[in-house]
Amino acid sequence: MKHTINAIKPVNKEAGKRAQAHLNRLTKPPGSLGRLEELAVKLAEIAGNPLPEAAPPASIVFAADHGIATEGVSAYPQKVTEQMVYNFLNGGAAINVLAKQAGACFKLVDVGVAADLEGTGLIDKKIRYGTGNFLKEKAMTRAEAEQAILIGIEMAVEAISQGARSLILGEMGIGNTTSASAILAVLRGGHIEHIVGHGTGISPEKRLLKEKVIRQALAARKPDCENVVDILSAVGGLEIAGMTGAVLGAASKQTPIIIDGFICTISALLAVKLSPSVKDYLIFSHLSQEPGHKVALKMLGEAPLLDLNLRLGEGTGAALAYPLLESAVRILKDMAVFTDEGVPALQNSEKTYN
Ligand SMILES: Cc1cc2ncn([C@H]3O[C@H](COP(=O)(O)O)[C@@H](O)[C@H]3O)c2cc1C
Ligand SMILES: O=C(O)c1cccnc1
Repeated sequence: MKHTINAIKPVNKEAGKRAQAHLNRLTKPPGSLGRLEELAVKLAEIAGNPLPEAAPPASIVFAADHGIATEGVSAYPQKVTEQMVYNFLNGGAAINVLAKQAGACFKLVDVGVAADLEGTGLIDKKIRYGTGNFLKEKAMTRAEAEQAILIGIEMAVEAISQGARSLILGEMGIGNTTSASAILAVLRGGHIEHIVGHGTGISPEKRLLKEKVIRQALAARKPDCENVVDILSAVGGLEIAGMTGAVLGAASKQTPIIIDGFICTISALLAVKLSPSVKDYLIFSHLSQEPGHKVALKMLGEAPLLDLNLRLGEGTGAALAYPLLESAVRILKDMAVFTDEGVPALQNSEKTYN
């Protein structure tokens, strides 16, 4: 992990400036493509190249179970994680549809599902059969948390070595909004009322129970808010740690990482805590309906690209935002430029300008 963190460099601001200068010469009023231009500059900074690439993307879903689910904090039973894994492997989940549309290769990594799984395409990296119920015991050992981070690094680096130029990150794990909310509560401190949401669609009464469970668990576990591995081992999730690792791995390879909703943003927050330079490699795709997401994004000082009232996870919001990265790249590469005389000229001699 230390080796990967040491390999994360600040992004290349000079390449971003060159991309911005190019954008200003394109046949449009400067700045008129708004956030798409910001995205183009960001991708140039990440790649260290004013003409960056975003294609092809890889979609990686980390799956794991949560002992805390037995406290009745989700609208669904733990078994659904396993059922969804088979759905992912069969190509029937929302992320399969959206990743396919984005032209992404899809990877499903079992870091801790509480069942023996088998199937074509399954990447078996199981560390344990779900976390411990963190109301009663630590979710996992520190060694297990570190191992999950290392697996995440390995998965991201492998996808990039196989040709991925951007990552679409996602997760599956019944109960993981409780774990993510607990992590956020530790990192942020203060009251937790505004960060605990309805997850898969629990009732107002269950949401109050979820809040109570988190409050009691934090009082019992007392994680060190400055220590990422300590937080993960106290109240974390194996898939949350896996995504933290994937963020670190991609940043170490100067590759943009598209962050999904609430859970994924919490993994990103942990990665930024481990290495602040990571933040400039992250692209926040959408605003989740989970209330903690707004809070986490504010802590990072980030505004997501889309707001579609999603509350699913799996990387669906990230896959939906991916085409914007490709648009930003194509604007940089394919638009015509004004000449010194102000007349549109051909940027590429094979093209005609109409
Ligand atoms: C069928 C189904 C598919 C999902 N895909 C993602 N999630 C999402 O919901 C879960 C988190 O919500 P909670 O903390 O309330 O359990 C995670 O698995 C997350 O990925 C799903 C949930 C369900 C039920
Ligand atoms: O935004 C998310 O990541 C999310 C929200 C609800 C349920 N699962 C995931």
